[in-house]
Amino acid sequence: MKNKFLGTGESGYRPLRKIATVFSGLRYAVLYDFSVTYKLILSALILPLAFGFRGWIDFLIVLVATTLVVMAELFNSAIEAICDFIEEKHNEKIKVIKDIAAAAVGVSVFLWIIVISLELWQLLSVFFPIAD
Ligand SMILES: Nc1ncnc2c1ncn2[C@@H]1O[C@H](COP(=O)(O)OP(=O)(O)OP(=O)(O)O)[C@@H](O)[C@H]1O
Repeated sequence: MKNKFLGTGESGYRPLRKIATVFSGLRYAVLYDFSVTYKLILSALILPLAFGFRGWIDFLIVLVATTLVVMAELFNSAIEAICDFIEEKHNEKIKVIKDIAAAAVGVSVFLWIIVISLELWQLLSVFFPIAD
């Protein structure tokens, strides 16, 4: 798409190309970043169960927490890649930039772990009810 400020790129709006770009980025993240892969797998196991039990609120909470954590992981991977591209050697400024990006992941992972743990606990208590 044409950059209005820089005057670079091609003019026109191509939605199909945009969708292909999204899937290309996701493919890289899922194939090369295990921290994205395992979170998606775990959430993908819980989401159909929540949907099946008609737990719409649970479904939405898991979906939101997973989306947040995956978004943070994707931004973090992109920032790490830019940092490694511009500076291969140890650099204190790069350290600060990477640590901030990693902190964003940490915060979202914290929320995701709480949500996933509570949902798993709830699902397990349905399948294996504790006798009174
Ligand atoms: N060039 C560098 N200069 C200084 N510190 C760095 C540099 N590269 C990495 N670090 C430090 O190492 C930490 C981990 O960075 P790295 O790029 O190895 O991420 P990672 O461990 O692969 O993370 P992820 O699992 O999210 O991909 C950074 O948060 C930063 O503190």
